[in-house]
Amino acid sequence: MKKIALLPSGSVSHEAVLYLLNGEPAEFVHFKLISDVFMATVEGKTDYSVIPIENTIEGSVSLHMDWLVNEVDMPMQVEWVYPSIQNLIGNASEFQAADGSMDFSKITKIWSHQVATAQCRQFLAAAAPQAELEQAGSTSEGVKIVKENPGKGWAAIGTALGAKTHGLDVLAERITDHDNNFTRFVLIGREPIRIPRAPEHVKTSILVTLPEDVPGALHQVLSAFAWRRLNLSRIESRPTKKRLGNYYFYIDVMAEADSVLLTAAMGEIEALGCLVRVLGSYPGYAYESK
Ligand SMILES: O=C(O)C(=O)C[C@]1(C(=O)O)C=C[C@@H](O)C=C1
Repeated sequence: MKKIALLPSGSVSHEAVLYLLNGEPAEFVHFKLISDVFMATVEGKTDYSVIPIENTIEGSVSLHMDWLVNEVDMPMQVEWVYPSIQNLIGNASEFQAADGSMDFSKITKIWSHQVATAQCRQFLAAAAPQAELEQAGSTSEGVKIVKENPGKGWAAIGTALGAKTHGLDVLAERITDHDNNFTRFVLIGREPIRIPRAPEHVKTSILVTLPEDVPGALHQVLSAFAWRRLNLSRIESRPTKKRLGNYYFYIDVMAEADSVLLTAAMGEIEALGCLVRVLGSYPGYAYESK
């Protein structure tokens, strides 16, 4: 059975990978920190790691992208999109008003992952402006902290699965400010993984580092894709972390890496003096609500 490393039980990553596998058996190995999730597969303890890389509200999860690029050399094997449905979680008896309704003015602290907190800003400002916001390594870690500290007026933002896992109550459901709040996840690993449904698309992620002081270099790179009518779904610059002002471009191309057109485009870009690194060529799955 495939072993899959991911954030703690009840995290959005956990809900998301259960959705992707759709009943296919797998052994989950949970870690508190995303760096340990990455390293488990790099060190061969697991076959795949679940990495959230992009969110509708927060954009790129830069820390995770940087790990993919700088710290590990492990191909992306599949990407999929999953809605981040966040809830306010706690011990209902701590926040009950005399008439039985929920009194959120009693909340002193709210724990969560910073990306999840950012998705619920308007709700938090309206419902519990007095609450201090505390950062946890994942949404489920926030829920666990609340469970372990009863009677302090603490609450967490997390998934329904997280509330169930830690035996807490959902105080308010679906508190994200925008309904179209999705997160893009990837599985990194040495081998392709079989998913029991047809993919929506195939994508290749590449990193391009431009030669220094060559006028129009980015334009030339983009032309190599444009005249071949290769569709780019994302382009983003990130610092190389080697020298101030040095950036690489992270580019997603809607084609297979070994297709004639993309192979030729990458060859042309290299001939221009750029460095090209393929991070993965993989199937992608859209979210279909059941
Ligand atoms: O904390 C979790 O539950 C995670 O799975 C992590 C993560 C992220 O890092 O982006 C994933 C999706 C959510 O929208 C918020 C947090």
